[in-house]
Amino acid sequence: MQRQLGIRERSAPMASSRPVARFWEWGRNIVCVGRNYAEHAKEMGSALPAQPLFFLKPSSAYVREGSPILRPYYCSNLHHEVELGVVMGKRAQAVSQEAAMEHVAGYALCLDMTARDTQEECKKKGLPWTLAKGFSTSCPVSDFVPKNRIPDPHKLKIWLKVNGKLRQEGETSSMIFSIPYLISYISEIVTLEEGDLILTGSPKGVGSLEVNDEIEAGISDVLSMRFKVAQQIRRA
Ligand SMILES: O=C(O)/C=C/C(=O)CC(=O)C(=O)O
Ligand SMILES: [Mg+2]
Repeated sequence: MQRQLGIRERSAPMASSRPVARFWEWGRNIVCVGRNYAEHAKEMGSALPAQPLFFLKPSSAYVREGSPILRPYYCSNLHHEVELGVVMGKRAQAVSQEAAMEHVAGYALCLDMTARDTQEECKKKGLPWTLAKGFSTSCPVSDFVPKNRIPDPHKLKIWLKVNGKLRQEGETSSMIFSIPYLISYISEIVTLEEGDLILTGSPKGVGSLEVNDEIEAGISDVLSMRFKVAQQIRRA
């Protein structure tokens, strides 16, 4: 009879043959950090976190260029949040800050699409943010950028335009909690697997989107991506 395995003993997965460059196709976890830029916390009227605040999106939240971002039927204030994504290259369970970057495969540009009116309601009622942050298409994602193309992820400029007008421009050096700190902190609570994605939080300038708006977002000197907003049609 097979004996029961403890959590630590289960942490030696078979080597994956899947290319991490297509992580969004794997059905991997999406971990989102919130209030990681002081000016964004301020514009939301929120206190600065003493420790990272994080929440999850389902893997069905991924959407790629060529497909629209859908405004949920229950939302009348859809917001953009441009964020640097960190793609895990190997399992991380309670890793130290010093070892954290060895677990990173690369980066991606992500949008943490937010039904802001729903989030306000959830905050008032003390409810989880799933309806506000986890709906289908709430995680537009760029191509994968291998780690060797970005020597220092804390020296990047990320930006977002709506219909050609600049809305967000942030320096990743302004994050409250660094990437090694986030990986170390999160991995002690949620084991991170190969292909998992961490959204590192939004800089200031989040704002409303209308149906048919065109979003363009980028990491300066690295990549850019475009998405269009459409309305979710309620079928049920
Ligand atoms: O503080 C709030 O009301 C809202 C915060 C967020 O939506 C958190 C994020 O997703 C973020 O900071 O990126
Ligand atoms: Mg966010």
